[in-house]
Amino acid sequence: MDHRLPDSGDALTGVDMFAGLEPEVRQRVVAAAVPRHYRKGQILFVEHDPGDSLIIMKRGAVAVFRTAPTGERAVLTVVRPPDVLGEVSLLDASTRSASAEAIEDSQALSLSRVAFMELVHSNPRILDAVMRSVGGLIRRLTEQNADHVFLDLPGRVAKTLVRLSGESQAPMITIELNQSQLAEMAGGSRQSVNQAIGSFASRGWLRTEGRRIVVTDVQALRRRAGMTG
Ligand SMILES: Nc1ncnc2c1ncn2[C@@H]1O[C@@H]2COP(=O)(O)O[C@H]2[C@H]1O
Repeated sequence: MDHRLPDSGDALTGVDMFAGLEPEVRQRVVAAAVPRHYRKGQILFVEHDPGDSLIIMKRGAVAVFRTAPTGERAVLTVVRPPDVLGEVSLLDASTRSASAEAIEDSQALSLSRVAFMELVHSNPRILDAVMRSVGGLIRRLTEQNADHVFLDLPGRVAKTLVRLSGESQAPMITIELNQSQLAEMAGGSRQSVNQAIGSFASRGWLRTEGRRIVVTDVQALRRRAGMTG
């Protein structure tokens, strides 16, 4: 049975890496890609698996994480549409640099390394976007390193919440993340992250609702994280 998506270039709408390509080329990408569905909690791949595909997010959310020998997890990022995942091992033809788990029911397109390389050779313009993507990743890593040196834990929790709030200007922003996941992202123990959340809640910057966090004053969180502009 053919599981390929019936639509054409539309499946790549908003995906920076394929923006600006001719419609026929976009159609070729979609035709070469295989749709994937991941249930919440499903592991897409683990660190050191062969890195044989680029995953283009269409719906849902995937957490990228590393696991310590003690079993402790550090969440490096949460990837949502229209972002892609898996570009690192695609570029260095090596193994996965981190593991990935669907944290919501998700849909994606999986493009094999072979198909991606063919595409790059016939459309070198894609390399512009690939370089932007890798540049963006290096920039985020630099920022994360600096945060671990310059920010205390409440500052990192505040910054993580600001980042997860995205560009939203809404007076209330709901983040579907429990406090353990937040601790894994901010790089702290669950207990100290809970304390930071409790202190932000007492100041009216957010409230918790079960497995959600509702941000009510993103500007205050920005200030606590030392973010300007
Ligand atoms: N520190 C990080 N921040 C954001 N994304 C990352 C980070 N490390 C790895 N990734 C992503 O997670 C993917 C894991 O598989 P790859 O190494 O193929 O490609 C990696 C990137 O897409």
